[in-house]
Amino acid sequence: MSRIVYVTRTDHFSAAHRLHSSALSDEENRQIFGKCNHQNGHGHNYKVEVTVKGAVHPTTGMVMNLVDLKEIMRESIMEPMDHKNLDLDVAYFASVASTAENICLFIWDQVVNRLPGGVTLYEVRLYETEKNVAFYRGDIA
Ligand SMILES: Nc1nc2c(c(=O)[nH]1)N=C([C@H](O)[C@H](O)COP(=O)(O)OP(=O)(O)OP(=O)(O)O)CN2
Ligand SMILES: [Zn+2]
Repeated sequence: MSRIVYVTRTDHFSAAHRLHSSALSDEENRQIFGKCNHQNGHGHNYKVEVTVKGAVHPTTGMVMNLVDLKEIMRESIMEPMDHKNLDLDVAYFASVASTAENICLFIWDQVVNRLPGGVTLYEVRLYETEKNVAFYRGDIA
């Protein structure tokens, strides 16, 4: 039996977006998303925390090398999203609203298959503002 330890890597990225759903009329979009539906969009300085879990390797003392997690996050998060317009530059958001919830799901899908064997993705936590935070732990209703 091995004890399971959780490790988290944090990073930041800046991106523009507009909360808008093509399934709604312009008026419905305005009513639901308010100022966040402004046609010219707005930006956020996002903070993202990726937490993985696993047994501590007896030789390295690591669950995984956080330098490797840093590279996975660079490829999965920074490269596609930093200094981009999420709705225009990230294909995933062409069909879903770029809410904090959906950004969490996008990041989860980007990271989950990049982890080494024996390491499990536990949580993606996204701070859209200091007050608005979403996190996902793989739950399926
Ligand atoms: N469930 C969600 N609701 C909202 C989201 C979201 O991603 N998921 N996003 C937004 C806006 O994009 C953005 O977060 C602005 O929200 P707002 O609360 O106005 O921003 P602040 O926290 O900075 O505003 P305060 O006045 O400081 O509260 C909106 N809703
Ligand atoms: Zn926003």
